[in-house]
Amino acid sequence: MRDGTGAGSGAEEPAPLLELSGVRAAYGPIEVLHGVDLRVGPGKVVALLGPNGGGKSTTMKVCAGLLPVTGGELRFAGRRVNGVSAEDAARLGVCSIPEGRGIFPNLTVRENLWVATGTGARLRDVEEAAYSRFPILAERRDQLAGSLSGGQQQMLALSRALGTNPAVLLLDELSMGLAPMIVTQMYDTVAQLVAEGLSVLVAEQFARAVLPIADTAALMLNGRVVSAGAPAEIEDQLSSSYLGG
Ligand SMILES: Nc1ncnc2c1ncn2[C@@H]1O[C@H](COP(=O)(O)OP(=O)(O)OP(=O)(O)O)[C@@H](O)[C@H]1O
Repeated sequence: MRDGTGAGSGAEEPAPLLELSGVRAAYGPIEVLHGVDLRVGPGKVVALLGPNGGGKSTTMKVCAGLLPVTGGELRFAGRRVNGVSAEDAARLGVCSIPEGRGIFPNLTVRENLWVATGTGARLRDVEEAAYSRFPILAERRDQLAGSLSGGQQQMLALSRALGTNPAVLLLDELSMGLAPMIVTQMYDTVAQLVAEGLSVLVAEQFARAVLPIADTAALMLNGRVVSAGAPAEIEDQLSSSYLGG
């Protein structure tokens, strides 16, 4: 994992790696983010929680350079990156696994991993890392990704993202369509990656899955982060309907 902090080694809290200040974004003429404030520190997990339609996925798209910022400021490692393209975001070290995983179902596991080499990684290295983390992917390397189970697809999506050597990983609804036990395994893997230095912003409706590994939780409603703090504090503010069952 690369260290994209660019921060000094002062005693205070290190500078955020990813920072949104008053960020606005729109689909055509309709604004859906109305001034989002969010900070992801180096080696930290921030959980973005809240009900459907609150703006979590849109926030992730903005961070990944997939949707332009129309107001406010998006910063990466202290640098203003408002107009960044998805390719530039990836080069800077921001990598996203979108809702639905974004894998190519008609390509094999190996071919999907090859996609990660577009940012300069060697296929052999990406494969080695993927197969040592998830041995089942080695067994299925020549199988079409669409024939994998949901959990295996998520392992593939994660391996492909890690192949780009990200500093910040954006995870949108990692738990979607997965059995609770697999969700726990996936978040255990994310926790290991964070211990190795990765920073993670994760949007989840299934709050219980992510809160145990989150350093900070942020509650998003109607295009704004209305509350952010320690996971236990934010959990208290969530109605049971936000807790994903
Ligand atoms: N492609 C789009 N075009 C137009 N409006 C959109 C589009 N995607 C999302 N929206 C709208 O933007 C708002 C925020 O949606 P967003 O998907 O970011 O919320 P969310 O919190 O991630 O919810 P979900 O979990 O359902 O994805 C909603 O009102 C939604 O209808």
